[in-house]
Amino acid sequence: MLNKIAFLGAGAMAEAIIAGVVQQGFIEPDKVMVTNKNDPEQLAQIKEKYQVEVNSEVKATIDQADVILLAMKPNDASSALAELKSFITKDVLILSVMAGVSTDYIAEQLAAPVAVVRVMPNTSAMIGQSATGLTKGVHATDEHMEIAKSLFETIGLVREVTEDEIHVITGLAGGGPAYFYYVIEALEDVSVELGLEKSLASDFIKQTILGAAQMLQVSSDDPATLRKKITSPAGTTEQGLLALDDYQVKLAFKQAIKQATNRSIELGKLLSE
Ligand SMILES: NC(=O)C1=CN([C@@H]2O[C@H](COP(=O)(O)OP(=O)(O)OC[C@H]3O[C@@H](n4cnc5c(N)ncnc54)[C@H](O)[C@@H]3O)[C@@H](O)[C@H]2O)C=CC1
Ligand SMILES: O=C(O)[C@@H]1CCC=N1
Repeated sequence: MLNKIAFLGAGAMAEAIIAGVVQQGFIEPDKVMVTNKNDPEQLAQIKEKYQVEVNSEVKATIDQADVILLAMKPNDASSALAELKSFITKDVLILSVMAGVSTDYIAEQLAAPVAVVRVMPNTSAMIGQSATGLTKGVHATDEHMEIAKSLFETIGLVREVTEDEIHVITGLAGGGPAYFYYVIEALEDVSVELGLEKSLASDFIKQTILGAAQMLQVSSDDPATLRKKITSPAGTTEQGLLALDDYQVKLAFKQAIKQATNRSIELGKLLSE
């Protein structure tokens, strides 16, 4: 049982994890303490929404914590770790959700053989539906991994991956919800253009994507087979798919994931320079 989880960072990702772990009952809210950088209003909002503890000081935030979760942007990593270094006094498990930032970099900055598990969740953690990759740093034990797994399993699917693979997980799933939201924005726009009320269109789009996702979960058919079952020869879907092919949408999505993955690798390299 965890004594306390300290969140350094109170932005979108931290909030999604806090909401998930508190609402799913993984930990009592009074065992969660959150800090950020110079944003008392953000802390007050988090406290009001989830009844967690907040503090403006890193030292007080991590006091007695057995898990510290780093949820600042990668370009704040260096200064955040420099500050944290002076306050870590006992064995603690560091979880980092920072894109691109390696477990070795974190341990090096803390100048200690500290247990680090790199994590790549996504904002669907908010409703217990994240898809989270975990990578074990050199000083982390199997027990540390179990703690990390049990935390993130309460907010979705978890898989252990290598530090190379987590860059791809970052491109694919960390930012993944954004790609689906982007597609949905386009579907909403065109539905309105074609004469539907936005709320009607939105209901149909959400149910269609939910139904497709659930079909993928329960059906033994692969995505291509499921697609073919919808596509009648000389029918309507065929026309839609022809347009997607004309616009090279598959290629565009492949390129999107490649670029996002490469950016994760690049963010890590920038820190090591
Ligand atoms: N937003 C997303 O969907 C996902 C984000 N991530 C990762 O999560 C991290 C945070 O991303 P967001 O929540 O989107 O960013 P954000 O900008 O919403 O939040 C960043 C937070 O870090 C705080 N912060 C900055 N420096 C700090 C310091 N030295 N000590 C304590 N707190 C500090 C800020 O005050 C803010 O509360 C990033 O590293 C990102 O790569 C990972 C997966 C998904
Ligand atoms: O865009 C980003 O850099 C972060 C990491 C994955 C999702 N958001």
